[in-house]
Amino acid sequence: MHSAPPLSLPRMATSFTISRCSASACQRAVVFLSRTQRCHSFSPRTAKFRFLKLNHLTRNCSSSPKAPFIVADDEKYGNKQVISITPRLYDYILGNVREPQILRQLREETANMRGSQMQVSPDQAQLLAMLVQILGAERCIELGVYTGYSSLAIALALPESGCLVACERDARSLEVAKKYYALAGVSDKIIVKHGLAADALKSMILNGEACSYDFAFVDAEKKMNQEYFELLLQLVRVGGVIVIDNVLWHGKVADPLVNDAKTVSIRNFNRSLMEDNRVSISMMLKMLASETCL
Ligand SMILES: C[S@@+](CC[C@H](N)C(=O)[O-])C[C@H]1O[C@@H](n2cnc3c(N)ncnc32)[C@H](O)[C@@H]1O
Repeated sequence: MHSAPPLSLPRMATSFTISRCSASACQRAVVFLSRTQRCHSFSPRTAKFRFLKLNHLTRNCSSSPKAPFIVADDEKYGNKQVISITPRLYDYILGNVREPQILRQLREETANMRGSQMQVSPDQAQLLAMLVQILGAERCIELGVYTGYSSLAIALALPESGCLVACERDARSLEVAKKYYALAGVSDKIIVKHGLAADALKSMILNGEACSYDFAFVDAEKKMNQEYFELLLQLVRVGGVIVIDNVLWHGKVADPLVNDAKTVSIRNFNRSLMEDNRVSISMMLKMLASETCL
């Protein structure tokens, strides 16, 4: 048994913060949006707004990769303390994920492919699947399929009558995805749209599908997030959920010295969501062990 960490894990899962102290892990983040208003009537008065965040973080970094350590104290928000996720702790989290065999097989095949670090992690996929189940979602959208790990997790969580529109521009990775959809017996639930994600969303709107989706997962071109979001707001019903990946962009959004185009666009997008009273929002930290990240 490991000795007890100073803070419990759920606290990590419900707040967002950035730890740049851990040596061999990178931060991934998702933001959850919940549609709170009817299509075409965006009155600020009826919007609900919920956003949990930690500010004024006092860094207290340790160099030990072995144990969780406190990386921030926050006096302004009730003296909450934030722990780092070390490789050992992350390993523990992964050891508590119920990853279906078929997803594991796909992950292992993808591990040798270019871009495998882009794949969502098993714990993240499990969260997506659980959200789909909690929502009772029948109709879902994914932008950015790659080899299909997250889309397969979503499809497996859907009922037989459910459907997932999976949008991806890269034909080669789609071939792997389709192979696994077939192996998992979920091909009938997945409509693959090969091409640019924004074009697929626009054609779905033109096709009269507005307000007919329950859930969307956005993991494609980061600079397009604002446009994806506006299109998805038309497609996802009131009370539906939109999950957007990588909103912390490896922690770069919080570093004023980092101003490359992608970071700035994600930062601006996050800011605009914060001010957007058409949706309820919640930002959370996710981890992904990866050699290629910070
Ligand atoms: C981060 S990966 C997606 C990972 C996937 N969600 C998973 O768990 O395996 C991003 C994917 O988005 C695709 N992509 C990037 N820009 C796109 C666009 N404009 N339209 C459609 N797909 C795009 C890339 O080809 C890549 O496969």
